[in-house]
Amino acid sequence: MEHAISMTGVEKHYQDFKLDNLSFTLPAGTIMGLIGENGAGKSTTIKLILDLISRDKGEVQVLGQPNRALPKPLREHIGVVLEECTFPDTLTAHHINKILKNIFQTWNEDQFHAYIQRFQVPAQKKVKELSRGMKMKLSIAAALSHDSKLLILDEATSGLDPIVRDEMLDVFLDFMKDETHSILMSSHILSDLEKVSDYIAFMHRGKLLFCEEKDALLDRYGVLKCAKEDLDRLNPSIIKGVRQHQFGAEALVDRDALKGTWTVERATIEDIMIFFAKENGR
Ligand SMILES: Nc1ncnc2c1ncn2[C@@H]1O[C@H](COP(=O)(O)OP(=O)(O)OP(=O)(O)O)[C@@H](O)[C@H]1O
Repeated sequence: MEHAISMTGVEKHYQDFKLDNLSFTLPAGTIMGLIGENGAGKSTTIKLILDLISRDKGEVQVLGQPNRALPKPLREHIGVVLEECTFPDTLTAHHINKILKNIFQTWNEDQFHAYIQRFQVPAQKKVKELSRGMKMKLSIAAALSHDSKLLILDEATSGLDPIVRDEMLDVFLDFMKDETHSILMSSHILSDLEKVSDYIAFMHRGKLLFCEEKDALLDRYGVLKCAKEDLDRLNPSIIKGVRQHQFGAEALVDRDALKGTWTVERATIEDIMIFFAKENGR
């Protein structure tokens, strides 16, 4: 299996939103960070991949099979964590273990308990008695305990404090030591995605603006700080976005195409996202 996920020409229409001709692939063995502003279409994309909502057009393959016809054994290899904890309020981690043991052939009870302990989730407390972060950790523990080969995480770390988030990133990187494993994760915490992702897919107003290797993006783009009038001396085709302020301007530029002696600073994924969003009509 070459691709963990492949979307081709996918469309989804809501009354005032259109996910437009979405095509990308997540190569097996890699992590893709899905970024974009509120309402850009990230969760819609994830729901379409999981076939939780119907698409209007296009094809979706997951783990090498059409997503609508995934056999149950293959479904078991997909671990999902959505923004909201989906476990019923009255269950404890012990109950959840018993239930999931009957649902997943691949359920690994010892692994689940080990994660619960490692993540310090109180196993006797009911879901409704857990903090938001604890609920997320419970969901992540479950997603990692049924021999998942593909993890799909929608804002799964947003409720976690920086220390726990860092620990979770390590858990995800551990998961990736098996080179058949893959992760698609959406997050607004772009520094996290910058740390772990191999690819960045940027959605903007229902369109995919780019889906590229993270290192290539970081190599290609830089932030040029200059006077406003300096911008006129640059070839417009190398400027990917501009921010003007009281004392001058900042431009996201294509480093290789920039001629002359300009000082260009490293761009973060957050810089790249903000400049691209402004340029494409924020
Ligand atoms: N069931 C629905 N019915 C109508 N519109 C919907 C529905 N679900 C989502 N939308 C719309 O689709 C658009 C994209 O929403 P989506 O949840 O995919 O965005 P997102 O990128 O995940 O945003 P956020 O970062 O805020 O979570 C929004 O305009 C939203 O209002």
